[in-house]
Amino acid sequence: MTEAWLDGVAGALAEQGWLALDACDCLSRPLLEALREEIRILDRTDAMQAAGVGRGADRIRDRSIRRDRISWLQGITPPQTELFGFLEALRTGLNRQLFLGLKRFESHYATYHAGDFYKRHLDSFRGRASRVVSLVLYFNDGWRPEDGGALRVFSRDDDTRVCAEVLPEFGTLVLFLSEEIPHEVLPAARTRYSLACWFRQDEVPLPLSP
Ligand SMILES: O=C(O)CCC(=O)C(=O)O
Ligand SMILES: [Fe+2]
Repeated sequence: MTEAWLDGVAGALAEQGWLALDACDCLSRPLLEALREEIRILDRTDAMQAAGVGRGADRIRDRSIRRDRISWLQGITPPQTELFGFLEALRTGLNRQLFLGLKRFESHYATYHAGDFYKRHLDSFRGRASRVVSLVLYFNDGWRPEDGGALRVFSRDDDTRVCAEVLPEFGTLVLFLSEEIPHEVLPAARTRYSLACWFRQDEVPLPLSP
């Protein structure tokens, strides 16, 4: 990860609150392929659990809001160790560039099967200083617009204005400010694999709900 690359990422986050980029600029293709292999294997086992909505005791599995299945990364397997090295460098780099005081990160794989979606939401409530920067990485070859499942990004100033629809194509990486950018996952028409990560300002034990 070069300082010039970090500069670009930090600049876009500060100016527009989000950006999409090619992960091959910062992660190797063999690493991306190894992570994809992990999620494919997890998806064939009971490891992927229905995701919840809300925090703590209010947490519920509301299938009208989100339908994906998730599995938290522990950072222990070789590909996860390498990925965590990158995420840690990104955490300290963003702190250097933007003075965000990010203390740690949490990360999970997510699978959306055909028909699954995640309605418009923020990843963190403003002022909670929990999740500050969100990252999503996609693992799907040959994704076409008619496959659905795009990440719809809304304006930070007007949550009815759509800024972009990002296709979850293999190697696409999205970063955005968790407290500011509303977003949703449109219904997928085929299996959609991704990895999400949140950089947090608090130091409570992880993984946690938002
Ligand atoms: O997979 C995506 O594109 C975004 C997922 C998301 O918004 C979330 O897990 O909070
Ligand atoms: Fe989200």
